[in-house]
Amino acid sequence: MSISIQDVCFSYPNANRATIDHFSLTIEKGEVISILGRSGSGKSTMLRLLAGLEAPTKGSFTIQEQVVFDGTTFLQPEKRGIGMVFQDYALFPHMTVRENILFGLSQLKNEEKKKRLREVLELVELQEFEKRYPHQLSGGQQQRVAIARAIAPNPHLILLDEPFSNLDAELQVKIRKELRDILKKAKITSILVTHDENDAYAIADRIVKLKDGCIEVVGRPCDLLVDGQQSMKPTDLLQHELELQSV
Ligand SMILES: Nc1ncnc2c1ncn2[C@@H]1O[C@H](COP(=O)(O)OP(=O)(O)OP(=O)(O)O)[C@@H](O)[C@H]1O
Repeated sequence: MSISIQDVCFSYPNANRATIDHFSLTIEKGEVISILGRSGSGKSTMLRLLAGLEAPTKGSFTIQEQVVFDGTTFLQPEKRGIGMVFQDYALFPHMTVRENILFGLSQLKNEEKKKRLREVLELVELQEFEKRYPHQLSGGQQQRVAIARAIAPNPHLILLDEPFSNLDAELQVKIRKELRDILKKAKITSILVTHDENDAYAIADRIVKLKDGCIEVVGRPCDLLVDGQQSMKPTDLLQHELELQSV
């Protein structure tokens, strides 16, 4: 087991009910999890708790046996080995693609930095674009830079907050598959939050449905579909199943 989140609870000050209510989940190494829920269900709050931007009122979180938080420990965000991809990608506008990716690699020696830069640029297929600035890239390319930057330091986990919200509908469909391919090729454990069922079903190995801060159901896309809870086209599902089998 790679990641264990146990019985996490959290309330914002002045909230009249728990924002996150007894959230428990174990995640295998390399698994892609999608937290799916309506606006206000607590998705971003859960990511903030995992990233260390909020402190839980209860519960524990361990990554490969290392305690990230529990009743006595609270690791600071920069010590957690967690990468983040934000809704707006948060690229540094005055830095090129190359500089954006190198930003998180300051601990490495120069030769290692260059090697890792080449690897992640190849992974996201942006080798030709390393000298461009973010404003010279399409939305989808910017998203791939944000992913490359998050993956470059080899984090234990990456968190993606509504990574498609800035893309138009056509691009969104194309990028869903690309993103899944990138995450699977990098063998990186990922949690992606979204309010869009199609995103969740197309990308995730397992979906966690969140409602009012509580987990409603957890399951593989194919199992949840058997319950008739989603409207994905059978062709999409077949494609997804084939991809799952090939990794
Ligand atoms: N800083 C805050 N202080 C108080 N309440 C907050 C704060 N941030 C969020 N909330 C409340 O916590 C609940 C969960 O919010 P959260 O942003 O986690 O939901 P979400 O599922 O990510 O929503 P969305 O999809 O709209 O981003 C909501 O009721 C929200 O109003």
